[in-house]
Amino acid sequence: RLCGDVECPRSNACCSDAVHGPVCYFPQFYHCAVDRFTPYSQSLCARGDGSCATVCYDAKRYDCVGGQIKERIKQRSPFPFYPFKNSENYSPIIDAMPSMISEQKEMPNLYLLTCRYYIPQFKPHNRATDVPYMVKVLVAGAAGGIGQPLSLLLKQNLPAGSTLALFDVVNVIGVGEDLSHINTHVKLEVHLGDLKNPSNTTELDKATQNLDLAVIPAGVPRKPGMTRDDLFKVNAGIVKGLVESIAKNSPKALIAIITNPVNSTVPAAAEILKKAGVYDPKRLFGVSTLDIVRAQTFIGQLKGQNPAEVKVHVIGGHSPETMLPILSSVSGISFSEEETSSLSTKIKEAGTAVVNAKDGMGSATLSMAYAGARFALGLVKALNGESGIIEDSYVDTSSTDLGVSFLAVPVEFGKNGIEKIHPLPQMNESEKKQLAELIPIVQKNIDTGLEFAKSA
Ligand SMILES: NC(=O)C1=CN([C@@H]2O[C@H](COP(=O)(O)OP(=O)(O)OC[C@H]3O[C@@H](n4cnc5c(N)ncnc54)[C@H](O)[C@@H]3O)[C@@H](O)[C@H]2O)C=CC1
Ligand SMILES: O=C([O-])CC(=O)C(=O)O
Repeated sequence: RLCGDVECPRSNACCSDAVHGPVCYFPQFYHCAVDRFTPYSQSLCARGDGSCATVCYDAKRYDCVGGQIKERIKQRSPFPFYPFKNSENYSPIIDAMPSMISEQKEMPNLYLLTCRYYIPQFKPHNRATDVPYMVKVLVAGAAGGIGQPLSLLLKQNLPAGSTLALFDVVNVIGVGEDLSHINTHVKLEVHLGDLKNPSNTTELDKATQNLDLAVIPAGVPRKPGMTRDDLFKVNAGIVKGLVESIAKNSPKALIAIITNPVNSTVPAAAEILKKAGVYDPKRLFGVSTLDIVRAQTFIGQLKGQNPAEVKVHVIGGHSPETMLPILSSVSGISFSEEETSSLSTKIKEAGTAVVNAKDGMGSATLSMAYAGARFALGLVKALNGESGIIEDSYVDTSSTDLGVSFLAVPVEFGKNGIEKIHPLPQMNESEKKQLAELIPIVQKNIDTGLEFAKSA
């Protein structure tokens, strides 16, 4: 369809943006918001955001009042003319009579005149050929405890027109049939591998054709009493077969490895890609997002804050001995020594807590699927040109001066995978000491991965 003088791709819609003119956009991430202030005007905003005098704003936190974006008051109002409501999201602006609004304006501390400007960061995609709007994503291990809910989240949230390829060596046909009834515009490809004869890679090779991203949660999970390292022998072999096929059929694909022990499976995958002559350190990731998700949750619970808004880094590796939550630089929150110690332990041991609670029936699956989807969808957004997406991830750090070749560090995503490895967050003396102590342990885990891949 024509949008101004360009033709939008099939999966796009067209918005007559008041500032940029007609632009093709991606309905999965954006919407054409009717302006709250300027009649008949529209702005291309992130989904869920409103438009106020042509500026996009977070409609959950702000209101458009008289053409200005004003923070909504969440607490009970101290002013007698507002009827008290018990709802947390109660906004006096919504209920106030227009005549009251001018009175409110004169109370200087009542509203913070802040707003989020999407427009300066937003790059309008007004050429149909600019960006790969549709992607092909593989979930390898799609019938497993993580694979199933992860595939569900991707079926629900991938850009319209995308393809989700499911691969497993058991049960995947049923999982695919089930997911295929979900009414999203995401095509499914379902491939059942040959469990009895792993050297028969016919289905795997079909699954790994034309990939933009491969997410790998294939492999065995822990049982109580095991460490993640105990999984290496079995899981390294599984990762090897998958990565070899990806290297052969989609050498430019991004690869996100969930399979444990991440500290070793990722360096092993790097070596396998090197052997295949296609290794690009910018395209390989170990997924440690669950550590950040947990840190956000536990901090939010402790401090009575919305976990989704807690800004915290967890660097190092994905095991209790190598994981380092940086609690000294959580923005706007401080912790006592006792809180720091108990929170750090809780974050580091969270995986084991789930393993013990599941009592032999596996490890974290639902929270991992959530974290894996956040990570994968972040990469997909970056592939589609969105900037400023940063996650801590276990990646090749040999180009940095960290003195170790893999580490979980803050990584900014881009069109080619890693756009930039950011400097480590500010650390206090204790955290710096812990970092120095964990690096040799990570190095040992890396060596395990490299040795396996070299001799395999
Ligand atoms: N990075 C992280 O933060 C986390 C990592 N994990 C790890 O994720 C992995 C998967 O965990 P779950 O989903 O709970 O295990 P699961 O046993 O429920 O599922 C694993 C799936 O992998 C499949 N699989 C096995 N060999 C395969 C092959 N060659 N090709 C394709 N699929 C294959 C199995 O058939 C199964 O369906 C484990 O190694 C676990 O330790 C789990 C939680 C968090
Ligand atoms: O603990 C495990 O084995 C699974 C895992 O990595 C986690 O939940 O963080």
